[in-house]
Amino acid sequence: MTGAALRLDDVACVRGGRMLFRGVSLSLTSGGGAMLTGPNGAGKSSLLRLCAGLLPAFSGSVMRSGGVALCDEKLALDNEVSLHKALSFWAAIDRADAAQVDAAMDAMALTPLAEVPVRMLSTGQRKRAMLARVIASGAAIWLLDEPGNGLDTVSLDLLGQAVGRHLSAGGIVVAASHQPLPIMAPVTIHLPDHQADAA
Ligand SMILES: Nc1ncnc2c1ncn2[C@@H]1O[C@H](COP(=O)(O)OP(=O)(O)OP(=O)(O)O)[C@@H](O)[C@H]1O
Repeated sequence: MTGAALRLDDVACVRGGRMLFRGVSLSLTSGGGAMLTGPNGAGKSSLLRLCAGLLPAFSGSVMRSGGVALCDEKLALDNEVSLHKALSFWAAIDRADAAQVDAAMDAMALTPLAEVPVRMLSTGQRKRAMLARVIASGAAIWLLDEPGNGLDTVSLDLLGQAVGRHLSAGGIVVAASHQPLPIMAPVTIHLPDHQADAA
């Protein structure tokens, strides 16, 4: 993953005709992590989508080097098949091999649930499955939207370990969260409440 990079230069974001934020800059290279904080509606998810290339910047520029995996509130796993099959489907699209799926399931303590249909997973198990999809993808840039939501203490620790390994391997992680996460992220971007700003 050497050579991974994510750079935002003076980025502004407008949604629904409203300026959510402006002047956001960020420069991450291999092994770099950032946390996004801010109140509900400040634009954390929007900033992650902008980093993923799913949302255009109103102004400024976004540059990525390396594959991107986004974990947001959408399950993005087939409810009707087993967890292992659902993760393998995405791994094939990401050109990841079976060993990467097995390792990702192991990282999120999902191996005992491999044959359980996705629809039967609990909230926290689903979140772990979504994180396993990101881990299995082999993408250099992880964009995690509230990755700790629904996770118990043990699973939060697994998340922290997975992020730590990814950074050590030269990956990049940007995580948005309201709660403290066991994640080493030297950079914090706090998005202000734009309604308070406007007042
Ligand atoms: N598709 C859309 N069209 C128009 N406005 C949108 C759209 N999606 C989100 N917004 C608005 O953009 C603002 C920022 O939303 P966003 O989800 O990025 O905030 P957030 O900081 O992640 O919030 P939360 O902490 O609640 O997850 C909100 O006011 C929201 O209503």
